Formats: sequence, C-alpha cells, structure tokens
Amino acid sequence: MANAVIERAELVLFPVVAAALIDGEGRVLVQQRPPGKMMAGLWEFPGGKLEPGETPEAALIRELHEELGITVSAASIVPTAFASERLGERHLLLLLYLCRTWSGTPRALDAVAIDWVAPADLHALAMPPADLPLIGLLERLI
Ligand SMILES: Nc1nc2c([nH]c(=O)n2[C@@H]2O[C@H](COP(=O)(O)OP(=O)(O)OP(=O)(O)O)[C@@H](O)[C@H]2O)c(=O)[nH]1
Repeated sequence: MANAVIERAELVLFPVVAAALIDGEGRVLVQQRPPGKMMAGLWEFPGGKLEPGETPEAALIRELHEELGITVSAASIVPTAFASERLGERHLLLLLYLCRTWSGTPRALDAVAIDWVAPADLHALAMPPADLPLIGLLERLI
C-alpha cells in the first residue's frame, strides 16, 4: 500500500499532441522516427511535446510546421481521440487530432521518411504501443 502511494506521487503525466492528417483518398500520414531517438524506426503520427505555456492546439500547429513544413489553422484540427500508456518513468497521454486541410506539401523535415497509408494498413506498421488502440478507431472514422 505504501509503495502504491509513493508510485502515485511520483507519476508524471506526459502530454503529447499528434495529428492524423487525412488526404483526399482517405489515407493517413505517418512518419518514421529517426535513429538515436527513443523508439527509433517506429512509425508514428506527426506531433510532439508541449512547450511551457503552450496550448495543445498551438503545440500541434507548431509541430506540424516544424516536422512537415505545412501550415494548419486552428479550425482544421479536430480533437478526436486519446491514448494512455506508461512510457518509462512517465505516463503518456497522447492527444490525437484529425486534420483534413492544410497548406503546403508535407515533407520529412524531422523524420527519416513519411508515407500515406490506408487506415487498415496501419496494422502492418511497427508503431509505438500507445498508437495501437487508435488504429481501429481511425478505420471506423475515416
Ligand atoms: N509524435 C508522436 N509521438 C508519439 C506517438 N506515439 C508515441 O508513443 N509517441 C511518443 O511521444 C513522445 C513524443 O515526444 P517528441 O516526439 O516531442 O520527442 P522526441 O522523443 O522525438 O524527442 P525530442 O525531444 O528530440 O523531440 C515520444 O516519446 C514518442 O515516442 C505518436 O504517434 N506521435
């Protein structure tokens, strides 16, 4: 019991925002994490951590610009789902937004590669554990 109390006190929530960008053919953009990073080589949705004082939406718009070179408006990102997963010493809360419109052409500015994948084909990709429950949801939503 004492251990459980200590663990609760030390657990830090780690919010991360990510986007499922959807193209005109109903495919989703995924990007591959670079070598040297945690979970290198896995495919994930573009996004990342919040900076101090940043709203989730501002963080997502910034990350999409930094990682893909695209411009997204606040009206184009729709809060859709979340995942909750232990990640090392922290507990990841992955907030997933859907986005169907943006300006610019996505480029892999941070990732090793990007790809457009039909939701049903996401099952065949190596993705972080937190993302796995989101795949079935995207299959139904898109
Ligand atoms: N962007 C993104 N991150 C994810 C997903 N799934 C998932 O578990 N994560 C985790 O959420 C965290 C996102 O942090 P990040 O992308 O800003 O940071 P990073 O590890 O790339 O390192 P950095 O500090 O060098 O940017 C990573 O630990 C990443 O593994 C996902 O679908 N998209």
